[in-house]
Amino acid sequence: MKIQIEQLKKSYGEKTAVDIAEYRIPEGEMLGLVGNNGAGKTTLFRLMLDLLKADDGRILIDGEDVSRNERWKETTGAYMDESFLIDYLTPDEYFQFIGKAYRLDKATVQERTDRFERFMNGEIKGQKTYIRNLSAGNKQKVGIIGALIHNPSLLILDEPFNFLDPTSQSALKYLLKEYNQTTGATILVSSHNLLHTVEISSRIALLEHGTIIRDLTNNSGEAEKELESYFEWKEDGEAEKEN
Ligand SMILES: Nc1ncnc2c1ncn2[C@@H]1O[C@H](COP(=O)(O)OP(=O)(O)OP(=O)(O)O)[C@@H](O)[C@H]1O
Repeated sequence: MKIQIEQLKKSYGEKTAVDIAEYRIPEGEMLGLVGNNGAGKTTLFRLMLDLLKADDGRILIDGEDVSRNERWKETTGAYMDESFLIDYLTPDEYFQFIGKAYRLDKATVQERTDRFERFMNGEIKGQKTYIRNLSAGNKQKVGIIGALIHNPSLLILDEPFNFLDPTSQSALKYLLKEYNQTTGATILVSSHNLLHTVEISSRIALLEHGTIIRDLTNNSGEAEKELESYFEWKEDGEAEKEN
């Protein structure tokens, strides 16, 4: 699905959180959204998902204003934070709950979640643990898998690498690249992890004070240098550790 941002503005009191005159994301793009704390990444995603009301302007998904119709919800998957989860369910119950919302039968949900076996590492499916008792990393995985159950053609993930161990971070990178390549889905990922962002994204948008100040093509890692200089990202990964 393609996304158009037009004259979008969102402030909290005097503080401008998002101010983007125009930005287009074509279908099939794998976009990494980077920026320092408070740059506006989460606010932008929340506006895209109609979780927040813009002060001005609009966001169109496949030509339709997200705040004015519901159609995009059928084909969009997202995981922002724990508020997307249902604490008193087990992961299997949660997956089935989401499956039902998209009219998928039990077997289909089983089959689709089986695809993520490596990512789940034997700690999620078939466990009788309630989501509230899972580790932060496993909660994150449940949310990401939940966002993918209905095979969305637009996937939005806020800081998906947070809380994940290095093996799971690698598994997630592989999973996202493969999903993008095999389905042609548009994927938007915000992250403080520049290494991962450079590795998976075909394009990287750099946000500062709510504005996209750089829009970088990154088909073969060419955005790395520019991001390095912006974040003073050191070759030995010093900046990486700070994040
Ligand atoms: N509910 C709120 N009330 C007041 N100010 C807010 C609120 N949510 C966000 N802000 C402000 O809006 C700006 C953008 O915040 P946002 O969370 O979108 O940034 P971010 O890039 O996601 O940051 P981080 O990398 O720290 O997650 C910040 O200055 C933040 O303090």
